[in-house]
Amino acid sequence: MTIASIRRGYQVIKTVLHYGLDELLPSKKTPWYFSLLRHSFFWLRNQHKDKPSAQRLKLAMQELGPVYIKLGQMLSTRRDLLNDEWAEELAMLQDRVPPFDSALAREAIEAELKAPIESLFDNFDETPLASASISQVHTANLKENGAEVVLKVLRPNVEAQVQADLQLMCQAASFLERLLGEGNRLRPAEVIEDYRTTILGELNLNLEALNAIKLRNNFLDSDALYVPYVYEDYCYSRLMVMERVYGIPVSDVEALRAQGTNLKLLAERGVELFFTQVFRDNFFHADMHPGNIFISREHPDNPFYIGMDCGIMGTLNDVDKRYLAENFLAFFNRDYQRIAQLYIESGWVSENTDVLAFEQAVKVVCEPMFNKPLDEISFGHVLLELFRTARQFDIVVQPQLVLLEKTLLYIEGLGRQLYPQLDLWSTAKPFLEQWMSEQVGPKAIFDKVKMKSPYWAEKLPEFPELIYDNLKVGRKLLGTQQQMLDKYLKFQHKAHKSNYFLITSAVLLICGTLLLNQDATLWPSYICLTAGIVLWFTGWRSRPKNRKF
Ligand SMILES: Nc1ncnc2c1ncn2[C@@H]1O[C@H](COP(=O)(O)OP(=O)(O)OP(=O)(O)O)[C@@H](O)[C@H]1O
Repeated sequence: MTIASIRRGYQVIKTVLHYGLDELLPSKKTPWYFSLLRHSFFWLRNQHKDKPSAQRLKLAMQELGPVYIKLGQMLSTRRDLLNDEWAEELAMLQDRVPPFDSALAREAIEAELKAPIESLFDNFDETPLASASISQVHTANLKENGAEVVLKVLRPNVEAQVQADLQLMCQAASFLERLLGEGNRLRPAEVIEDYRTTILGELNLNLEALNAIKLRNNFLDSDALYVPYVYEDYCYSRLMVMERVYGIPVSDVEALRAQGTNLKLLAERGVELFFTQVFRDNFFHADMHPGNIFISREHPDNPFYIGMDCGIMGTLNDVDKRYLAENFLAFFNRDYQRIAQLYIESGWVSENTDVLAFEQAVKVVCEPMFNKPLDEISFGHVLLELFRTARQFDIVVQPQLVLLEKTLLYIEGLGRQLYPQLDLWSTAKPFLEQWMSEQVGPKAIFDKVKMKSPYWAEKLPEFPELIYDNLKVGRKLLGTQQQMLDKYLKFQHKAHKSNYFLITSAVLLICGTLLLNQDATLWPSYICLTAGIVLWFTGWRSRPKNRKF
């Protein structure tokens, strides 16, 4: 443990006690040193008694800085773990972070470029355009073509701060896990591991640049999404340069209304975008929050989204995708048995699950949704409730599905904020049905054969040789098997012969002994005993010795 992490640990403990968060732990189970710690800082303890616990947690996270703010934001999407009050409070966490010194930004940018900013850019603005938890954004013009660009640079020392915070979080999580015991719904170690992957991904701007390029290419011809152009030659692990875009923040519905944006079309395009990213491209933006989505200013009657910050992207494997699509379709056909089967077939819940009990639980979750008008049914909540139910049946938590559920909830919330009457089902159903028919219909088989054909064409010339080799091996194998069979038959034959002699000898010996005890003449008994002994020797000598075939 470094001095920095000890200092940070002290700061965290101070904040936890200051906001009275220690009271949330089960007091009976806490070890003695924890009580000692509580009492040593008694003057600090819970100065915010009057506030509800969810609010106190939010304030503590806000005070602890960007890494905790981001953790809080992520937790707010885990409604399978937190109750609604806590989730809603944490969702209000904003990472409005004061900008860092622009001299430091300049230093960091030049260290990555290995050249002075002025040699590559004009009009570099020392005042940042935006300052977020992980990075700061400055505007400039590219010298080579005059294009307006933004330079996104990581905060100085952010990697070390994140690592120190993560280390502490991991230790606290395993402590909590032990304290709360097995079977607790809140699984701190799992949550922190999930968060760790997310935040470490955001610390590499090279990765973000690659994600942005891929997403841009996927939507090059789209009228629904625009992703700014990335200047790959100017991207490094701590610096990313991309086209500057102008738009209205998606949360500013008033401004969108004022310019006459077609909000119905915009909301429908949001849903369409989600399904296209998940099912067509298998690559979806998983860090959807208002700061990352803007709406075009031009052509308000034909609006499109502008997507930024591709630090966190999600993918699903083909199996998950297929089961997910079938899940949605089964839900809208009210086929609860199919939903339960799908969860088991996909391996999301254990094979040993009681299908009938699970089906009943699924029905309890889904049926009330149908009492609502179709435009109020939330896909995200259905998925969320299904995962919550599956938890009671020991669901294997799939991080990629949690990301998807979070994104879907966001997209729906956004869609309904833009256009409250949005009917998600009629927007999504044709898309899902077409996708399913492409996956399982004759066209899908034809496409798969077509996809494999270059591989088969390449292997075709090797076929005669492969067939010849296989026949040769087969003949050898058959020969070996025949030999083994012969040996086995010989063994069986010998064993039968020996058993026959031994059993007959036993009968003769028993008869000889019985006759010996009779008062009659002795010679028949002698004959039986002698024959018995001779046969016993013969049987013993003829027994098979080698059991290996
Ligand atoms: N290409 C761009 N054109 C115009 N503004 C941009 C561009 N890229 C980023 N910004 C501005 O900078 C802000 C922060 O950018 P970004 O979200 O990429 O940073 P971040 O550190 O990853 O933030 P966070 O992860 O906390 O959302 C955006 O909300 C937007 O206002």
